Amino acid sequence: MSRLVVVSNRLADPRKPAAGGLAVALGESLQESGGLWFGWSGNVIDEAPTGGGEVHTRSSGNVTLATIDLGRDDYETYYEGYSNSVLWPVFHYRLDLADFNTRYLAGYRRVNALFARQLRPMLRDDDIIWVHDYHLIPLAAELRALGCRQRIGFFLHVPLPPSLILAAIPQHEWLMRSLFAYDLVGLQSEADVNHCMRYMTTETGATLQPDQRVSVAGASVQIMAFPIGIDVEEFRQLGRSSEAQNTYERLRSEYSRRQLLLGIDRLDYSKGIPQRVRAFRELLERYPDNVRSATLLMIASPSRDAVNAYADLRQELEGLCGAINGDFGDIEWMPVRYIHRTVARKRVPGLCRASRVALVTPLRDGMNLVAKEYVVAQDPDDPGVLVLSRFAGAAEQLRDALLVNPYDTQGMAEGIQIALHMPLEERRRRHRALLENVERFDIHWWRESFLRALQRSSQTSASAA
Ligand SMILES: O=P(O)(O)OC[C@H]1O[C@H](O[C@H]2O[C@H](CO)[C@@H](O)[C@H](O)[C@H]2O)[C@H](O)[C@@H](O)[C@@H]1O
Ligand SMILES: O=c1ccn([C@@H]2O[C@H](COP(=O)(O)OP(=O)(O)O)[C@@H](O)[C@H]2O)c(=O)[nH]1
Repeated sequence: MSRLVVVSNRLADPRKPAAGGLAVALGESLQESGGLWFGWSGNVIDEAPTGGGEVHTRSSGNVTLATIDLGRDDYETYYEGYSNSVLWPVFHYRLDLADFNTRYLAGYRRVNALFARQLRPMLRDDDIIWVHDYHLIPLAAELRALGCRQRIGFFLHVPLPPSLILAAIPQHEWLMRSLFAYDLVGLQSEADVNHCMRYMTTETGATLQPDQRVSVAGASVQIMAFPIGIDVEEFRQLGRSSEAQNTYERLRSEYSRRQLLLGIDRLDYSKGIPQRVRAFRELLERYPDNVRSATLLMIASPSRDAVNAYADLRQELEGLCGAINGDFGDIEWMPVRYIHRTVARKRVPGLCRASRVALVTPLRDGMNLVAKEYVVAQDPDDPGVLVLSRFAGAAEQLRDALLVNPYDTQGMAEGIQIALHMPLEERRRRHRALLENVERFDIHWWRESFLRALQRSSQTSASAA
């Protein structure tokens, strides 16, 4: 049987809980099959050896973790720079926040070439290689240049915007053409697939082939949607842990006479956090029955804080939360509890179960796993309500959530009010439908359907050659 080799920028010990959707999802799916996980160690060193340092390997159960450190300049140009100040904002439709500094591209190319050079000697001929996310788009092209002939698939965890937004990236053609070095490209939603197909045909001159394949100049790639899911069983087990139970019981007794609304995100401008606070303020103004009754618990875990846009967001949010608490709060009640810290994953199920409403309201999101976790954590006899942005990838699947437009402050306040007063029967009906979807399209489905398609895809391209 072929070995699975996963490559991603961020990597975590699969046996330990991690924050951040990609690390959680890959840890869970690798644990199932075993294999090799290659990526950045998370360490930044001031003096990087020329040509890259050593690869550190260690085992975690049936998974070998292989990591490399990044030099300070590479970290700043490849990770903070091209990945998080060019690709992240553009892929989340935020051209206003993109910084097209030419130094960044050089770092991005250098680190992708370094990943390929360091990974190459560890590969076996019949490995299946699965590359993840925007940090590593040109990795397959680099591996092919070193002679790798293995099957290579790519999964993009973030949204893929329409062609005219992508085309704002000065090197968009180079970047997108490098996807032809993969056998299969997986995206989170059908909307992303449509954008990608359209880009390929209009900007690279590729032609559409059967089976969602595009080809240009003798190269071809299949592009399909594989919405990522969660490990439902693992999350349920986490919910049975004493930490989850304690969190739940403490919050339930503290909020026995009040309604708790919950948000859990990385502190990222794509997550629509200030828009959510404004909508909550609007709720208190328009529907005063919520004053002294509703509390918004907002967990915003620190993320990429050296990138300017993230530091600005933090300031804006602190201002907004301070103002709403100052204007509406009293000695016994504060409308917003804002926590700028990462909450241990084992506490997430309890937080979700104790909350009457979850506010998952990103301006754009590849998927959003918190939405799916919230559904699984609910008591089916008395479930809470998921208020979900129509711009989260998850909205394509979770049609029975209460869908809102996060740019519409009044509309969102109305949505929250409806959620807070939703009759039990409707809550149960919506929850049943949501749970069915989350259980069916779980992490195992995601992994198996991607890898099955990759297997078939490489056979199709080999027979076409
Ligand atoms: O690694 P960081 O820079 O600290 O950021 C954390 C991760 O954020 C992004 O997660 C995405 O993947 C999730 C799982 O597919 C998805 O639900 C979510 O919508 C995405 O935003 C990023 O894509 C990862 O590479 C980062 O590791
Ligand atoms: O303080 C926090 C914040 C987030 N998470 C977890 O991190 C993941 C976030 O994934 P999501 O897809 O929602 O967003 P991302 O951060 O990957 O963009 C989810 O499993 C959350 O439960 C966590 O454990 N603690």
